[in-house]
Amino acid sequence: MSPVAGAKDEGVQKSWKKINEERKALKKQRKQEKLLKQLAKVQKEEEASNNAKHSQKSEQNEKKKAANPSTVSIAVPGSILENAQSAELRSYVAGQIARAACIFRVSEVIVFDDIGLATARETKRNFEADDSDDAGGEGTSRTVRSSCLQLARILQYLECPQYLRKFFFPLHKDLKYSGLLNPLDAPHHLRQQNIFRYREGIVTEKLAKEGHCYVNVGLLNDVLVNKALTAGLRVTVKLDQPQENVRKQRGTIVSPDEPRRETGVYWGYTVRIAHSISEIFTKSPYPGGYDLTVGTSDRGSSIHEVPSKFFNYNHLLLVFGGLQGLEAAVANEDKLQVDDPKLLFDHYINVLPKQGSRTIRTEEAILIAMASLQEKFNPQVEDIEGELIKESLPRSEDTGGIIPKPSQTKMERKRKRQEENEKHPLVVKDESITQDVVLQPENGVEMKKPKEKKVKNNPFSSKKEAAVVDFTENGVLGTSAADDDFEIVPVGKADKTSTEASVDDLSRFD
Ligand SMILES: C[S@@+](CC[C@H](N)C(=O)[O-])C[C@H]1O[C@@H](n2cnc3c(N)ncnc32)[C@H](O)[C@@H]1O
Repeated sequence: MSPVAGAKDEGVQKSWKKINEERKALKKQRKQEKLLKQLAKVQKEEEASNNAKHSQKSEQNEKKKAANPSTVSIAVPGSILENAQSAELRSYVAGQIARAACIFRVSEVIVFDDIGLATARETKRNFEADDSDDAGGEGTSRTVRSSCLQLARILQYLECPQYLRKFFFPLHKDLKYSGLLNPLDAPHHLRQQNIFRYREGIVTEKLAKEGHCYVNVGLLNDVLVNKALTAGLRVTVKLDQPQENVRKQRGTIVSPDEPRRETGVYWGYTVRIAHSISEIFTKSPYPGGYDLTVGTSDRGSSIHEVPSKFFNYNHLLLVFGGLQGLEAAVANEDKLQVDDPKLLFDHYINVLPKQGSRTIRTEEAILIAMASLQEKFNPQVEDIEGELIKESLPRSEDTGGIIPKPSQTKMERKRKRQEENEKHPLVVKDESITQDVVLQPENGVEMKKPKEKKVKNNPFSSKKEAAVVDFTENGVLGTSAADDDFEIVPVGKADKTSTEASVDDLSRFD
């Protein structure tokens, strides 16, 4: 039937041309639909492969995150304390080692005996009973050098957050001056008002529901954690709600490695004692031991010959010697077959080839070595960069005097000051005021004694010079009257004028 005839039948006339056009349009539409379908398929496939790549990447990231960052250990002989002139200086040297370890994010400090039992007997040096579990070993009959023990003890004391010290460090003669030492100001030494998701704590004796215990993490309230642990244990806790000052805080016990691994924040060092130089290597806490060892000496090869990023490591060990250097430590160790320390280490380095002093002390060498070796280090697993952490963790408040808490208002600060003055009224010497100013509150208002007409001293006049305690005599620095400007004395001494005090009473310079 012709289209014309068909059209006639239906009463509608359709030309072949029209029919062809319609067919073409239909074909085009189908083609377009097909293309759209194909496009959608390709897009879907691309999306799927992107997703797969993304999840692979995040899996890799997870894996990367899961690996602990590479570690640096330093070994220091305890005998360096024996060369200090007084008990205070002994403590100070130990404090310097602790600060160096903290500044350079050291993971482990090994205190080793570089003199040895035999040599010590000859020289009648001090040994003490070692209470640690892994103490002793063959032939050492559970004794440890007292200087090693003291160094280790002070290192541990300074590493421990302040709020936990009273639990872990009972009064001990070794720690007599440790309260005076410069604090480490380490990130894990958190104050009560600091907000951070990890905290160090001690398991308390407080009764908790089954399978749980309470941990004191230095907050107002103890934290309920998911494990029943023995009271007195030091633990690392991850808080469920670190942002809030919650009364019923909950948390999870985690590995002490986790805070650093997950946030990149330095979380302190561990301390162990090695009874000899060989125990530094044989008693490593890392399963495969140290994979890179570096000895330090002025007899070593120059650090300048070491290319940057040359030291590839996962667990790096840096060993420092005592007064006689590492040669003496090796000579004092019977178990070693070698007598040249160079042969003990992968590298033997002189960290300051053009030293000005004949000797660099061990505590100085640690700082020099750690600073100059930084650019030579190439850790296999770097610490992650925690941008936000910088904001959430406190900056130093231990140095540079008293910083008012941000939460304290001006009025609160004033009230606190008044309370302090009530307790300890102070006399502030002021050169410009002839009479002492007594800061004592009266009806809640700070009162000043009426000033007498001030007689301003001419700083260049000969009268003033009389008050100067010979400034340069014998080339030794004395003290000038100018020092009095900063003097704060108890009120009992207020009857003395500043000039009298500086001339007659030199006791305050003791
Ligand atoms: C008083 S020094 C020992 C004496 C000796 N001159 C020496 O370096 O072997 C104490 C320690 O400081 C470190 N030390 C001193 N000077 C150093 C230097 N120039 N390079 C690397 N380490 C040094 C070494 O670990 C050394 O054992």
